[in-house]
Amino acid sequence: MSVPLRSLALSAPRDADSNHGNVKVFVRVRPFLTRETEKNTRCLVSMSETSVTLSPEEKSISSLEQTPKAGAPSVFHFDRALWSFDERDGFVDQQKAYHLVGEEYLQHTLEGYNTCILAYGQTGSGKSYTMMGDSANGLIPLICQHLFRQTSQMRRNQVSCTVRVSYFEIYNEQVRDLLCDDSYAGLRVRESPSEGPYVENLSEFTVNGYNDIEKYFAIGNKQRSTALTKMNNQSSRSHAVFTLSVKQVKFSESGDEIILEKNSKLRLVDLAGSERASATGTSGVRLKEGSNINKSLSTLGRVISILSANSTSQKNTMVPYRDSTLTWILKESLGGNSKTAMIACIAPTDYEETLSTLRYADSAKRITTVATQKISNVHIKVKMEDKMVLDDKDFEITALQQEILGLQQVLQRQGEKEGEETALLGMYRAKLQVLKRSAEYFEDRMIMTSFRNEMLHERNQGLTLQLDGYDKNFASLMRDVTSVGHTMTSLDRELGELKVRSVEFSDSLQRDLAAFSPEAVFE
Ligand SMILES: Nc1ncnc2c1ncn2[C@@H]1O[C@H](COP(=O)(O)OP(=O)(O)OP(=O)(O)O)[C@@H](O)[C@H]1O
Repeated sequence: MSVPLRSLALSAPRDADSNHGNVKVFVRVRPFLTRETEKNTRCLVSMSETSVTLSPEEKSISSLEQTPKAGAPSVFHFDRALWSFDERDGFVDQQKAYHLVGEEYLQHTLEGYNTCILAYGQTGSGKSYTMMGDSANGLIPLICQHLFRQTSQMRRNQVSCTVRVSYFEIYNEQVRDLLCDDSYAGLRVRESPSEGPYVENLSEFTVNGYNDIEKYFAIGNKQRSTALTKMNNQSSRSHAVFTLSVKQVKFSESGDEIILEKNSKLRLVDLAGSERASATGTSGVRLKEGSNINKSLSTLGRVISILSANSTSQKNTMVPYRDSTLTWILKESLGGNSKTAMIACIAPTDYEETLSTLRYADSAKRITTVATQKISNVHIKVKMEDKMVLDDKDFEITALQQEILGLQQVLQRQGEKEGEETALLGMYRAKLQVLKRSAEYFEDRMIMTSFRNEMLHERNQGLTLQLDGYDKNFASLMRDVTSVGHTMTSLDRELGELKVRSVEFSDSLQRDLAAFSPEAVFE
């Protein structure tokens, strides 16, 4: 099922049909946790490559015995089942999970498609383990590592790749920026006609390698709202969305023209776990969190089932995306311009929860989306910018960033003081947007110019090396010529000596002949 990574040269868009596809659904079952082993529980799940079978717990069979199919296992079919319960044949470890799920979506992102992978499941079923992992081995870190391996290959094809990251959570229906120290509670969600819903004023940072990303993981994961519940020692109490925005720019051979631009986003979503208050042992603040989590997940469930019904029966029922912040933000990923995968995580026990997750996933697999690549053929002449201009821009960016920070603080204070938008606030917001766009523009220009300079520098180095090679060849040719000259001189010398020796020899021969027959000499 793994999809080999294809060449990274920017390719032409594929035909429209290949962009029309179903949400791919994967199901992963985790191993027993200590508390489950201690209880001597039985594994209720079995899997083949594409099917999942769930058998009822023995104690629940008697309560189900009234129905004809009571006690019968339920069988579901998905794009791929990921067996991580124990290490028997077909065991899916973190690397294999990346290989089976992450690789394909990274490839689509690099082709210019918006993509999304979301992990769904009851609390403690392995969503965070699948997405983040326990030591940089989850899908998110592995996708980022592979992305940077590929960007360095792209440079050889004259492609400059800029990667930006953002990380936010939806906690109690509010959006919080996980990468902003004083993230002002409750960022607004807005909708643009071309891009769909987006989070306003969300910070986004350019990253130049995996090390940079690790720093942002550390900041974001520390800020994420987690708490201890009975089911999971570190339960995620929010939905977390990590986004990689990838911009690829292809330069002409000479490096003085941009000929193609591709923009895409890869969204990686770790949903909060569905839960029952009694099972998780929650009360007070945790209970409120739990009910908000369940509310947004049930809206997600409704959205999924309506989308699924619309896709299968050509219906056009209105989809209640705006009923929760989560579904509004995921609007494009679920029903729009995106190639989307869902990983339904299940525990090997807990029949009711697992059955409900499998039904959810079963419904998701019928949803279709239409993804389009965002590629523009452009012909932009790039001006060589000298070092001084670059330094100036660097300075400008720092100044803009400081101004943005200052304005954000003013906005936060204003918001706290008045609680509603004033004319001044509106003006600041507009200015902030303009400044952010300018900062991004300058940053883009900086990256492209320095990429082009590097490209020219590398080419220059190549030519210098070639020239050095020619010089060395020439020197060795000259040495050869000199040595041939020496050989010729010595051959000449030998020839002279031979001539002298042959004259001497012929003289002595004449003399010998004369001694033997004097008449012959005088003839
Ligand atoms: N495939 C797996 N292999 C080994 N351990 C796993 C696996 N999946 C999950 N676990 C372990 O199970 C526990 C719960 O997993 P995790 O925290 O990922 O659940 P979750 O679904 O994110 O829960 P929540 O919704 O409460 O945040 C963790 O201790 C994790 O290490």
